[in-house]
Amino acid sequence: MPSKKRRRDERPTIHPRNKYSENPPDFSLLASLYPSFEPFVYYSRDGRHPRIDWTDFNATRELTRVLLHHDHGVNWWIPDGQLCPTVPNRSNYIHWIEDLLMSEVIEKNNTGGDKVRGFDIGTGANCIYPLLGASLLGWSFVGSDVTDIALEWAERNVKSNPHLSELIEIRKAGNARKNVSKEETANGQLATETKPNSEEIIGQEAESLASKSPDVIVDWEKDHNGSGILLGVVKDGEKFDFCMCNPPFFESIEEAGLNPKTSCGGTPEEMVCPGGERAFISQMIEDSVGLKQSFRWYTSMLGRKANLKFLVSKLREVGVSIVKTTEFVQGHTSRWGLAWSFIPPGRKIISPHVAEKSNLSFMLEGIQRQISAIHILRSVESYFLAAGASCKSNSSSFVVDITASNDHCDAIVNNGSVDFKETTSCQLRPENSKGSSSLDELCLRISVFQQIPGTLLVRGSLQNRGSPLSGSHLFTFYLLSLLVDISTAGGSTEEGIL
Ligand SMILES: C[S@@+](CC[C@H](N)C(=O)[O-])C[C@H]1O[C@@H](n2cnc3c(N)ncnc32)[C@H](O)[C@@H]1O
Repeated sequence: MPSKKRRRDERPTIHPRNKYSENPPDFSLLASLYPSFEPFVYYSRDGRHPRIDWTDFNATRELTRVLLHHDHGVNWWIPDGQLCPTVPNRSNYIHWIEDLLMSEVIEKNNTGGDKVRGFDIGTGANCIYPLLGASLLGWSFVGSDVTDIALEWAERNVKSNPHLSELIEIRKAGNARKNVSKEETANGQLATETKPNSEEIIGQEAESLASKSPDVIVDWEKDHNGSGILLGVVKDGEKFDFCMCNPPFFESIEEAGLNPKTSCGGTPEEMVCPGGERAFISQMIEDSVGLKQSFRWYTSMLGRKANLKFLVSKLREVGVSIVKTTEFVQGHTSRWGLAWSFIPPGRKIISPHVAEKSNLSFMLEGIQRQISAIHILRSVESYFLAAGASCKSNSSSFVVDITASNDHCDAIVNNGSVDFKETTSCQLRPENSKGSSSLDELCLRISVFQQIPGTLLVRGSLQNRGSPLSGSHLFTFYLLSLLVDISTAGGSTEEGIL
């Protein structure tokens, strides 16, 4: 029992700066302030717990409307059936981007001044990210989309908020799709003005998704011939601090399925694309290679953790300088965030004066709670053993002693998965050339200390005291990169510097 509890407590939670982290929406209060919301609120038998029916699209949409109005001063609406965002959940992504922008891991300010400029890929009819980012943090946005209905309603939502409209531009991406015809929508969700009860809605949604799939796929393919997701949409010379994206997660209508516990709407155009989020984000990555430093951070949300690993290796292949990942948790829903950049790291991971000593320490932060010191120790040990070095570990003191010849060091250096050219800006590259160690044998002690769950301190101490350090600089630098690499490759690092 206790272990179960621990695991639950250790799950990532709502972002601490999220308005709703301490104070979840108060349905009772909102019902008293907004008569239009009142009919959707019902109470438990003891009358103490106000609830809404999450399977009723009208209820979830009205909740979003009143939350945006009450807590953010935003006027908002979407037509029936369009994807209805949950405000606390979408706020988490905004705050994660805020964290990325504040972090010193890459240089500050792409666009100049203190003003932050973002790009929301697939802003949807709901235009939620630009509206939240502008109202919460004063950011300006370009929001793109491909469907007429999304473009029309995103514009409407912007115009309904004159205090924010200067900050948000809606832009057509690719070849905007035709609107789905009236016949097509007769039994479906799009443009349906009146709606029966929630069970029928769910049934209809399944039907309408299924009946529209071939068209959607053909349209999507048309959109993507000749025009990228960012390429061709971002104008020449434009600079942004970040892009964000809640992509169509699903590969097929069947996979989209339906969540019987909620009804947040969502048309096939919003939810599905060939290849699903993996293909969509792969295309974003390809576009980012063309646009490189036009954005400080490229980011996307993912619905499936399994896709993270594939996309992180794709990012490595294209030579990004940094990858970060995170988990967004809201209630029972988990989503993942992936961020990358082509800007060289601005922060020194290790200061030069430390590199001159025989000790090197660094923190592995933000790793999954279940990854412990012993996991990292074993990864290090097996890595060095694979290179032919000899290792002696002591798992009670979390130490491994490594003895490696110059040949072993060279083997590790040559097999290192870190691109030297890309990482020179870390200022860790020693003066001497690759692999030229002046030591016959390198004796290194690696110690791993658990700080708090999710943070490990790794220390490498050179045991050949008094020996020239040039080769070991190189070696320890590689060790540093490899350690992070090892954890990331195992899918275990939530955040990492490649
Ligand atoms: C899951 S919805 C996200 C809507 C909104 N951002 C949200 O979080 O609720 C995905 C959106 O991406 C749009 N989309 C699909 N392909 C696109 C492309 N190539 N460029 C821009 N938007 C696209 C869809 O029309 C849809 O509105």
